[in-house]
This record gives sequence, C-alpha cells and structure tokens, in this order.
Amino acid sequence: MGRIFYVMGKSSSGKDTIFEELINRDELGLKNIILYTTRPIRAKETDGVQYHFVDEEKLHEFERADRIIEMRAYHTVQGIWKYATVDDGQIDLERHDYLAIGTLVSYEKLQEYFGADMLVPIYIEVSDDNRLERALKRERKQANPDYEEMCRRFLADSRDFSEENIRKAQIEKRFCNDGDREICIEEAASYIKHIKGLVLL
Ligand SMILES: Nc1ncnc2c1ncn2[C@@H]1O[C@H](COP(=O)(O)OP(=O)(O)OP(=O)(O)O)[C@@H](O)[C@H]1O
Repeated sequence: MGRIFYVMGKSSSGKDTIFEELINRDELGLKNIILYTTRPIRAKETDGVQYHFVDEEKLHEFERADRIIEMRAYHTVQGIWKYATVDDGQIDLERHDYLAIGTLVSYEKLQEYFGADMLVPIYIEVSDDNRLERALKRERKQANPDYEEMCRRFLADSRDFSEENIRKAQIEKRFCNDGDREICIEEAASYIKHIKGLVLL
C-alpha cells in the first residue's frame, strides 16, 4: 500500500527547494500529484506538467461530480486564482507512493479523504529569524519586490502553522532547515525510506 508524503512549512522554510530535491530522487520512487489551477499559464510552463490549467467551469464540473479533495482560492492583484487537488484517477495508492506539497488545511483535507494512515507529514521548520532573513533575501532579487506581501505571508503562515494547529493535525516529527539544506534533505529522504520499509533508521 502506498502513502502520500506531504511537505509543509511556513513561507521561506525551504519547502519548495526540498520538495524538488526529493521528487527527483529515483531511489525514493515518489510520484508527483498534479494540481488543477485557474491561474493563467506562464511562459515555460506546460499544461499537465506543473499544473493542469483549467477554467472555473472545469472546477465546477469536478465539484458536481464530487471529485474535489481540497480547493483553495488566493486573492491576487490579477484576480482570484484557485488551486485544487482532484480525484481524477491520478492517485493510485494501491500501486504508488506520492510526494505532495501544501498547507496544513489541505493536508487535513487529504487525511479526511484518503484516511489519516495514508498521509505522512514532512514538516519543515526554520526559526523566525532565519525565515525572515531568507524571505527578504529572496524578495530583494525580484524585479519588483513586494515587501508588504512578504510580511503578510510571513505573519499569515505564523498563524496558520501555530503550535496549536500543528498539534491538532497530529504532526509530531519536524525537519529542521536552519542549517545546511543538504542535511535536512538527507534526513527527510532517510525518513521516507524508513516509512516505505526500505531501510531501518
Ligand atoms: N538551509 C537553507 N539555508 C539557506 N537558504 C535556504 C535553505 N533552504 C532554503 N533556502 C533558501 O530560502 C529561500 C526560500 O526557500 P523556498 O522558496 O524553497 O521556501 P518555501 O518554503 O517554498 O517558500 P514559499 O512558501 O514562500 O514559496 C530560497 O531562496 C532558498 O534558496
């Protein structure tokens, strides 16, 4: 029986970077779950690779068929963009393990849908001090830095991933990314192998 390893963490905790490393490690044998989004496709993106790019009507269709596992909407300067995990047949836990990335709320929705035992949280933790520094460093490199949005996300994620919410979601293990990123990646990779029964920790 396969599992869904679910990467989570506050903004600038390094989850995207760690996700990319883990999904590309063949020895872990993890498949990606492609989300659906109403956000417009960007240059260099391919439909069905980063996301399935769809319109609102397609999401309504999935909704009517009761196939939406979780859906979130983000209010951006370009309008409302929706992202959804859809039970479209791509997730076959009889045959595969998956690596996904998302919020604490989406993690809980997947737990409800597939059963708590099917989900394994990979919670990435970084001190606020380092997190703010990395966020600022990343934002400075943007063509049009948006420091207000950066601060909003920093504070929103501190609330979303409060100790109380982490406890409620029954997340016990934490992967510290304050130091060398490679060490954090190795720890997460060993843990995944251990859960899959490939190695003893
Ligand atoms: N261990 C580390 N040491 C130093 N910098 C790191 C480390 N891990 C990640 N970073 C850097 O921190 C920044 C944030 O990382 P990343 O974009 O992966 O975070 P994220 O959690 O996905 O953030 P967001 O949710 O805001 O997109 C990036 O510039 C990344 O290169």
